[in-house]
Amino acid sequence: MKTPWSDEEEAARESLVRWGRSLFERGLTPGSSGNMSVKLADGFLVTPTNSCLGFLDLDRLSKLDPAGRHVAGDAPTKELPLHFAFYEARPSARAVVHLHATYSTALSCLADVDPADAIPPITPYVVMRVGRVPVLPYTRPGSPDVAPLIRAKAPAHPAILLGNHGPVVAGTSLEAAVFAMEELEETARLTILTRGMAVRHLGQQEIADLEATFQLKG
Ligand SMILES: O=C(CO)COP(=O)(O)O
Ligand SMILES: [Zn+2]
Repeated sequence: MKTPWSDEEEAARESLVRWGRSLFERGLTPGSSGNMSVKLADGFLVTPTNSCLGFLDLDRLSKLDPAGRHVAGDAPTKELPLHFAFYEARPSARAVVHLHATYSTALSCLADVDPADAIPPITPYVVMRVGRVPVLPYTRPGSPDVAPLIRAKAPAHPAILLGNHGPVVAGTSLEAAVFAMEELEETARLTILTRGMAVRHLGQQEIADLEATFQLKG
């Protein structure tokens, strides 16, 4: 039977439900925390506010027009300013994912983390998928005050930590954003596990070689 949506929208709805369940079931964002969005040819699909990412209903996802006005489905996430700031700053972005993943959120709360570079280059994949990750000053969840902070950092950084809150990542597809988010969380976990140990970081030469071989796309 024909759905009321374009093929693109149908695929994006299925993808949001599938990735939401996967992220929730792996404990990457608890309760009703986190939100995701996908940019379509005729607007945006976003997760409804207060929804659990593990139990998204394909028919009830929030649909917004290209100007960000709510046109169908349940009321959208309160983090629209966060998502739209990423889309404005990164024209290549087709998806934005925000989670309360434990280890990256832990890093976002540490007073002695470098706000320009929270994730040390300890493995090649973090360099390839997320690059340097800045930490923003704390803003209230849902506050529009986050937008200028994101717009300032997002052109050069597809992954950002919201201070005392959690990670947000943009990608050229929902899958790419999720993969980058998973790499960020894994590396945050390794960073915290190895805190206080004598860790060998990748050197400038090794990082330059990765950057030259694998273009960071966002
Ligand atoms: O993580 C969240 C806020 O930062 C969840 O908010 P929403 O339920 O409105 O998406
Ligand atoms: Zn949040």
